[in-house]
Amino acid sequence: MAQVRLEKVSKKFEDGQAVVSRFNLEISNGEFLVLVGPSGCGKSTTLRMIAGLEDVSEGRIYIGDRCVNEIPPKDRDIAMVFQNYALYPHMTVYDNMAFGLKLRKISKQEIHERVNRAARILDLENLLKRKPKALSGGQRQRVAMGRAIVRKPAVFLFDEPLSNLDAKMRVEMRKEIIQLHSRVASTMIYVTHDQIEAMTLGDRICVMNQGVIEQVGRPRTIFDYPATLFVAGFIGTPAMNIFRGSIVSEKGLFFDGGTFRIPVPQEQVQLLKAYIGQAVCFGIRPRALNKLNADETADFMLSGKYEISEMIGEEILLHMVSGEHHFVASIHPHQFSETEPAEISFGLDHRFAHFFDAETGRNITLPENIARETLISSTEA
Ligand SMILES: Nc1ncnc2c1ncn2[C@@H]1O[C@H](COP(=O)(O)OP(=O)(O)OP(=O)(O)O)[C@@H](O)[C@H]1O
Repeated sequence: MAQVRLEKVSKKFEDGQAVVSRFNLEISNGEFLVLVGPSGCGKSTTLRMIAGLEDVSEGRIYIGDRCVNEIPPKDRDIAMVFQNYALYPHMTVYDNMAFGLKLRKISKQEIHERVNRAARILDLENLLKRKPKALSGGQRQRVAMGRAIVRKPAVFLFDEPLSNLDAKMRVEMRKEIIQLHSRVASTMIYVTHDQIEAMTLGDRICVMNQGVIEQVGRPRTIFDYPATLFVAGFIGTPAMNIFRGSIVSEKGLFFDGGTFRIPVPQEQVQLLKAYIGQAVCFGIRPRALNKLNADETADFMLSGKYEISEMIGEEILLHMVSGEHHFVASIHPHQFSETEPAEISFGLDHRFAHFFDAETGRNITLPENIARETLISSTEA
């Protein structure tokens, strides 16, 4: 078990372009932290620097109290699980798990105990004599995890370990990884571009974009209080609706979206006074739009032309247009009829309204305590 700390860590490859910039992050002992972000944002590079597979261009990485910048991967007390499993095809499951321990000259008895314990944890006991080609993708992934567990590392590093599995298997493996974390209680750092995987696995998630941290926090906090437009668009399916418009003052403060106007919620008025006459983006999640009957109105109301619907099981997504704005409302199937009128109105649950600075993308209405807790500036001096 160990804490991991990255202090102003940057990575530049030969072409000089920084792919990770002044990255500051502390991962507690026993914590499950997920690095999530779009392809190319630098999450694998960050993980590989922690593993020692890439040099650090600037800054320091600590595992426990030890700065590991100059320490080779094998001496960092870490184990890494890769996307492609990297199993030895000619060895049995048992030997695949035992191999690293044999190299470390660990006694036969100890190896036997460790491999059997890992096999019990991962439900591999009946497969120990098989070779990888006789295993399903999920079973191979479990062997790759078993190989990491037997090493009893202080820190587990996972690089998109589930991306080769089908959707059903991914859900099962997610459950197994959560159980694994609660059984071995080690520090785990997990890379994925899949925000659902991040939300379901992480004690905390670190949302990255273009080599910097956008926000770090508990999944629920990040979902409810995205610190930036980027996080608002990246976390949550369907994505948060974003409307570009301006703040106007007219017997109170309003957000003017061109085709609609809504009052600024009372608790946000002070924060938005500085933005009168300026461009802002208003954000609201599809589930915070409540479909109104034809004769109903609401103080916080948004109407639009109904385009198409998508039935996705528990909910129906209505795709709507209002002038140049496109938005999505998520409603319960029983609220939907095949003969919906061309124009539908929604009441907005203003408790879930966010306003973003249109220039910087910063959430203007982020509560102070949330900003303190979740904004780790990766560019601070
Ligand atoms: N050896 C290398 N030399 C030059 N550039 C590299 C090298 N490895 C990675 N990069 C670049 O660094 C950036 C970050 O790559 P990285 O693999 O860390 O992203 P990622 O967020 O993990 O993406 P993905 O989800 O696609 O794996 C990318 O633009 C990539 O092209």
